[in-house]
Amino acid sequence: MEPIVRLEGVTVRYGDDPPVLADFFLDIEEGKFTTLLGPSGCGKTTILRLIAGFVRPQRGEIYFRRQRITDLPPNRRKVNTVFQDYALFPHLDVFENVAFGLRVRGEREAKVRERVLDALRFVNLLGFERRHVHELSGGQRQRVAIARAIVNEPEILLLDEPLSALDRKLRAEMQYELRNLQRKLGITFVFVTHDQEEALAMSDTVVVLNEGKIQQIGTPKQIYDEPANRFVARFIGESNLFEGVMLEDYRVAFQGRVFTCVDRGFPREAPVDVVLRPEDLEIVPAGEGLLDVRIVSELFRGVHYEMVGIDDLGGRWLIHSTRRVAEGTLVGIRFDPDAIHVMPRVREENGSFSDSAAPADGLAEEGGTPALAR
Ligand SMILES: Nc1ncnc2c1ncn2[C@@H]1O[C@H](COP(=O)(O)OP(=O)(O)OP(=O)(O)O)[C@@H](O)[C@H]1O
Repeated sequence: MEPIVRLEGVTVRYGDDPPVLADFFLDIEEGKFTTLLGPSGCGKTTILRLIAGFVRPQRGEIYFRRQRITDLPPNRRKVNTVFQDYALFPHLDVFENVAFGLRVRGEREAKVRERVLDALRFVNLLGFERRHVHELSGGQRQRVAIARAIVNEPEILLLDEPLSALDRKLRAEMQYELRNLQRKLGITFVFVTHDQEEALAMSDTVVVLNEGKIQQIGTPKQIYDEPANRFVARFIGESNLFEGVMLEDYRVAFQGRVFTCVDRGFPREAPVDVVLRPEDLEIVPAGEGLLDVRIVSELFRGVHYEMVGIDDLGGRWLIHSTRRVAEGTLVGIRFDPDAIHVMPRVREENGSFSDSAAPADGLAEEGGTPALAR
């Protein structure tokens, strides 16, 4: 399908710093909820600014439905942005905040009224027209900001961490509402977050970024189930990450054992990274699983117990189970071949198999034992 926006070979640098984006390509699909996900500073906001027209690339082109818009000023693009701090006008009431853009454009009063009320209906704020911004809750302000953006009928709505100021419960509610709103409106949303759960919950497509480079593009399920590399595996959800060797098709060695997997097509003896999700590990009596671990910690998480087991080589295994196992117990672990996800290990330019692409909050490897991403 034809993308609504295309960034083609774009380079952006601020001042004399190294480029934030270098020869960067990205297509945004029309009518979809696309999320840019990555750690702080990876360039997410810069991509939004490029689409909105607040930043001009030093090289490369931007297209809107095949039309070149690289030099088009922001007010001539069919794009609106909802900012993190909402940027509402404190001295105006809800109605006037939403009406602002229409008034600037000199729309007739009757039309302003109709469009504002439509937008407020969309975000469930009818009846709040005369409230002032300081009389609203965080979630209501958020909705005003969205109403103000959609009242201009943009073809693309850009949302820069719009939920980050909300508490956990409200945030979850707004995630649900935003998702529904996008479906109702059918316009293209480009959403920025560094919260992986949020990205997985809301998006049609997730673009995982690190240091200005796309690590993976896919549906939330693809990103979660089949991370393209170590960075994505660590950044998305909790996982067990081991270094291994692909012996031959369907046979991978890690933690001193050989396991049957469903992966093939790797060169013989290829160094790989292996991911196992904690919820795919089943606890069985010691000696009856694929390997034994000793449970060293357990934490009740509401729906499951989160336990850490240590294997005979010192490898740490994060396990989610509805069954509680006391600390100190030796248990077996079992998992299906398709729970093993094998990824090629990427060789860094300096020749080492580096871990530098790990997110800032990833755990460091401890004394050569396999890393445990949390
Ligand atoms: N106006 C600017 N002047 C100089 N450097 C900038 C400017 N805007 C962004 N940067 C730098 O560019 C890099 C990418 O910033 P950007 O805001 O795109 O990242 P981000 O992924 O959105 O991060 P965050 O999640 O922290 O907002 C950062 O190193 C940032 O410090």
